[in-house]
Amino acid sequence: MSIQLQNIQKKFGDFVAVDNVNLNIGTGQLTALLGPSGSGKTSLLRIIAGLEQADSGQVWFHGQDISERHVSQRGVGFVFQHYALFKQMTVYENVAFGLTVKPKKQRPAAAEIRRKVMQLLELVQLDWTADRYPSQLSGGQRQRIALARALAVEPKVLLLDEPFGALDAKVRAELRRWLRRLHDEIHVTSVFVTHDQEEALEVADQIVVMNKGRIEQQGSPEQVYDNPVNPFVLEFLGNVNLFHARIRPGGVQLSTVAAPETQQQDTLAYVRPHEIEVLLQADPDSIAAEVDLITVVGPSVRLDFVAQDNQQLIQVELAKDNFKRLGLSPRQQVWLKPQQSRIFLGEGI
Ligand SMILES: Nc1ncnc2c1ncn2[C@@H]1O[C@H](COP(=O)(O)OP(=O)(O)OP(=O)(O)O)[C@@H](O)[C@H]1O
Repeated sequence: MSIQLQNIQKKFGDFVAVDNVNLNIGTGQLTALLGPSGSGKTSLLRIIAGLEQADSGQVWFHGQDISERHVSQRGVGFVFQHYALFKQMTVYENVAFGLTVKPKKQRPAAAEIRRKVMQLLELVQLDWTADRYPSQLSGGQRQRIALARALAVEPKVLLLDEPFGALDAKVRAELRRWLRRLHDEIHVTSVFVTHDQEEALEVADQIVVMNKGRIEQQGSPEQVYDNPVNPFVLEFLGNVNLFHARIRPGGVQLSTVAAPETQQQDTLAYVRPHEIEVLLQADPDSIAAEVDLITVVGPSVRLDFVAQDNQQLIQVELAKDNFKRLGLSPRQQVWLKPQQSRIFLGEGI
């Protein structure tokens, strides 16, 4: 089931929450709506679901305009951040719920319901919890059951709003990988809302970066990360250092201080922490800096440097091997050499 959004506009009072959004989501894709708080992700998801009505524009499912169709007629399944399971029902009963409340004519036979629920519980690897109550499960397990419950009615579209938002970092990371594997098995067209760029980069086939109700960029994780179309996308997808860049014949010279010449020659250059080489000796195009803080994060090392000329903070990320080879210690003098940078023309300073 593909999804097309055409010129979707949604206001709350005078506030424009979704601003003329056009979006195509291919059949079987796992799409992340990524953006800061208040950027309109949830509003857009709710419009796709039919929980919210757009002021103007259309929602198409597989070439059919379903804008006027009620949520119950759209064939969507939901998982929310706090999608409370029914406390008084067992896990089995929770997952079976959507099937047991179907009108008699459409309701599968009891044996078929049982087969299906157990199959779903196996899919989310929690078949052993069938007779438990939600209070006897961990938060991560509850979200997996919520997903099994959403899938039980065979939705054509699965919508997830920060499904792992309330869980701790480790469980979150596990569930992300698990969701990716699950999606590879069932291929249901899915849209999930997140403000966590790592989550979007790791899980999604397609990322839609939103800002102030608009789409800034849409593309594969590689496309949006490697070729951001503007500074907003670049900065939202991970840490970045800003330098003054002077474009001159044969290349770009980066510096922490503005060029003394005319303003037009100076522009901003963006460099990610892993794109900076640390040198122990001066080099013509390097920036003198001092080690300020060293933080070892598993296999990589995050370093804060302070530029010698204007005390600007520069963040660098090194593989641990490289860090050890350099033998860096606090207050040591080094030279930083950006290996690549991005310049968005018109971003003059
Ligand atoms: N029912 C409503 N009434 C008034 N304003 C609303 C309503 N729903 C959303 N908004 C406003 O619309 C904007 C977009 O909200 P939305 O929930 O879509 O953003 P979001 O990107 O999902 O944010 P978050 O990550 O914080 O959930 C926000 O400024 C919000 O305050």
